[in-house]
Amino acid sequence: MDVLAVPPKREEGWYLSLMAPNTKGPKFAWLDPSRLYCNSQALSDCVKDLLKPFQNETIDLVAGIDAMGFILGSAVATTLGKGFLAIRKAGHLCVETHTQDYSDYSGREKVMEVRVDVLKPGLRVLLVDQWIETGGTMRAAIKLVENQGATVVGIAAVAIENSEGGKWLKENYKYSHCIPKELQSQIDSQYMEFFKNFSV
Ligand SMILES: O=P(O)(O)OC[C@H]1O[C@H](OP(=O)(O)OP(=O)(O)O)[C@H](O)[C@@H]1O
Ligand SMILES: Nc1ncnc2[nH]cnc12
Repeated sequence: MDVLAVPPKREEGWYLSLMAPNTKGPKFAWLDPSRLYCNSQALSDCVKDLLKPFQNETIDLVAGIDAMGFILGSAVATTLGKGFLAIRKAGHLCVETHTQDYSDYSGREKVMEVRVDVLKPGLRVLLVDQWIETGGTMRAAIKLVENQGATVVGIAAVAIENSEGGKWLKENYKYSHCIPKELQSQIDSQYMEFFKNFSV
């Protein structure tokens, strides 16, 4: 599919087939959703889908996780008319931060951080990331928000895999993702049928 094309009828999750499969091997995530952000209709439909379950919620601030969560998170924030807070991989912020250790799908030990001067008790935060695989990254971000007394209204990502950590997040937080029910098993087996026909 032409990356900028918009189909005449936009079925649920139509834009997911714009995602590109991993061609570089096991050190990398198994697919790259970022290609769908190149299509403005796809990005806007994706953001709308992510916001649907939160229509009746009060959200004061959107927080996005470094790095790809910044793109989706800021699109969500702009659509909502709210501000955006960057939760960063450690080592970049030149201001005082709180830090949180975690590990993710790569199995590596990592640290993320957030500035200390924004989150406070009573603030209602929607957390956005590109993808949830083991859930380690999202769980660390939740801790950073909650440890400062702010409330996590919910979590949003293009996909939430039904890993142990993904299921835990879904059981404990309000959530949204973009995967139609009939495609969730492909997400969980980390192989999408459209990969067969994928061409650049
Ligand atoms: O559920 P988990 O197993 O913790 O993995 C999810 C995280 O991994 C990916 O980011 P990645 O660290 O690959 O970095 P990027 O956003 O900089 O591409 C993804 O966007 C999440 O942030
Ligand atoms: N972008 C991504 N695609 C697939 N699996 C992932 N795991 C973490 N990030 C991922």
